[in-house]
Amino acid sequence: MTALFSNPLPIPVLGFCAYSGTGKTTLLKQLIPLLNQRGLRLAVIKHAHHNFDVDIPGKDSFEMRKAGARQVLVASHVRWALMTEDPVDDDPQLQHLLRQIEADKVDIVLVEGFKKLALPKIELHRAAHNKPLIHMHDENIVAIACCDETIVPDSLTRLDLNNVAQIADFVQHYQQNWQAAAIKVPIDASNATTIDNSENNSNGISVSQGIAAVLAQVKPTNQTELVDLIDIDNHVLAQDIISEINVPQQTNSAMDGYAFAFNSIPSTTLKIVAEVLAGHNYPNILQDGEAVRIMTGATVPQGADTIQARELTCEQGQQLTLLEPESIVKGQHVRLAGEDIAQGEVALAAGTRLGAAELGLMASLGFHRLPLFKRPIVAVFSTGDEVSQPGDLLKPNCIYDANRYTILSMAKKLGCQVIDLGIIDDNEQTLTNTLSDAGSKADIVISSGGVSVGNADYIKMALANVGSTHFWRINMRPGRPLAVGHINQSLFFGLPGNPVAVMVAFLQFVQPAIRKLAGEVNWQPAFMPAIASQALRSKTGRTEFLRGIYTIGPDGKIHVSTTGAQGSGMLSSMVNANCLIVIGDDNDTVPAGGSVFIQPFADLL
Ligand SMILES: Nc1nc2c(c(=O)[nH]1)N[C@H]1C(S)=C(S)[C@@H](COP(=O)(O)OP(=O)(O)OC[C@H]3O[C@@H](n4cnc5c(N)ncnc54)[C@H](O)[C@@H]3O)O[C@H]1N2
Ligand code: MOO
Repeated sequence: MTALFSNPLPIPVLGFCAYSGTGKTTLLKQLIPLLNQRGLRLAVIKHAHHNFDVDIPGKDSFEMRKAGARQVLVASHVRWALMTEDPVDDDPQLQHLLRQIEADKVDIVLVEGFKKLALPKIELHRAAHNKPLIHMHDENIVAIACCDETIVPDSLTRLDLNNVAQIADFVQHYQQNWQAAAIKVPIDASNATTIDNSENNSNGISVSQGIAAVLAQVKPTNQTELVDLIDIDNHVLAQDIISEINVPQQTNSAMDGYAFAFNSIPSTTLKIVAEVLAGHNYPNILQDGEAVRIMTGATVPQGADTIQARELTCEQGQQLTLLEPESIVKGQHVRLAGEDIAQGEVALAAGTRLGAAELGLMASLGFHRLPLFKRPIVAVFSTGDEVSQPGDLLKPNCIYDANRYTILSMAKKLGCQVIDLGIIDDNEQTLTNTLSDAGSKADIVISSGGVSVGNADYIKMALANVGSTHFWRINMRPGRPLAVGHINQSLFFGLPGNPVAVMVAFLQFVQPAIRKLAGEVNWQPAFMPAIASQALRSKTGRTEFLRGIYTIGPDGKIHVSTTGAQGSGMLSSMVNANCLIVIGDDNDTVPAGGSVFIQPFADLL
């Protein structure tokens, strides 16, 4: 049995395993110089079973450690060593140890020991020692270094334990051909298997299947409208926009300074013939040996191709002296006409969501009005006799409506027009009327609550009266029950009642649907890898969305911890979080220090 291992480094890690006495260290001592000669830069991690010390009693570093420093780093101009006191009962974690390696300074890490981990290994075997073969129980063995007597299966590379050059060939080949495992994000709807849409999906479906199934229900809008640039906010472009001009229009200066022909150098004194301000030009062709004083944004005269910043020059009367002429590069500080956008180029493609940068770009091309896809109209209501209107007196046994406000806010941020339908009583007739009315006004109708199995969950009955809906159980937490369907042409989402489940389900399922309906293309949920600051748990077969706080650690990497208690009714966990930690359905635990994916809230929440 091997224990899970994933290589956190961008370089290969190759283990050497054997029963003790087989000669692992002897082999490594011969192998290392040979690999060095071949130009391979090596790191070695060795597992010691005993209490070892690399320091010498009496040395300053030893005394400081003994005095109580948990870590001592001793450094000179040839070597540095970090000693960490780490008294743990278990074996040290190889992934943690590997993170201490400077992966940009070595080509491969050779690991001696850690034989129970699922990392690629060369097994060393001497038949004369009568020990069992490790590869029989470990599919991570890539080669066996042994003597003639050992039987090696055809599927494994046989190496001669006494031929160090041959083993070095293998290691070198392994290093050269190694490829980092493809990064698999925890949710990938594009590769999801299709689902049976019947209501009897009693085992539940995966998040990826759920997203794919939702998207299969959505047809992008083909309705368009012309909107003034000033009124556009996060809407989606309906046509490719082709630039009618070059941006910048003229080749111009990126610095306040002097423009001249690079060919004028090596002469370091030039004659200043004019001054060009932004919005003006020099009408003549600049000759070699001449310069113009030029401001940032001003058109570079014909004949000039290089700018020197003012602070690297000296001007006396009509004479310009170039300081540090050897550092001048032909073409420096010149912004070429059309270098941002060339005339005739597609500046923005249809399906692009228009944020601040896109609007600025459109304005820079002179467009004051754009063809957009019609914004989706989203109608939202809450259900449940216990759900009360904020501002009213809270009756006993009741709660204030939170879900309508989270849903409306997220929909508005996605550029939707919203209709607030309020709180609807848990009663089949009222819900039927509400759904029917909402279906005639909105492109998307969203409710929360009443999609589970409670006695007062009338939403299913109401939907059956006015439309067609699938009730799915998604293998995720929070947000297990989800209803998706149609009321006439409108798309319907029945989100679960628990407030955190509502937000998570909206982000995972409603968001992609709104984006597709709105005509947006090429949108993918953003996942970022992070290092878990604490051990995290899930259940295999279920995707866990934990509320997380990510920070950039002193090591420059992203670290994430949970917000604490994770009840699906605790909205404060969403407020305190800046991301969701996503543990996919093929994973059950992430150790502290392990890699995990996060979905930053960015600007949606
Ligand atoms: N026997 C089972 N019970 C439950 C299951 C299950 O599978 N079997 N699933 C649980 C899960 S998971 C969830 S999530 C909820 C979903 O239930 P409903 O969608 O029917 O929602 P409600 O029962 O109406 O409400 C659940 C919870 O959320 C509160 N809520 C409802 N609306 C609002 C609102 N607008 N603002 C704030 N809070 C709201 C409500 O008071 C409840 O506490 O079912 C579990 N049960
Ligand atoms: O969706 Mo429920 O909130 O998983 O508890």
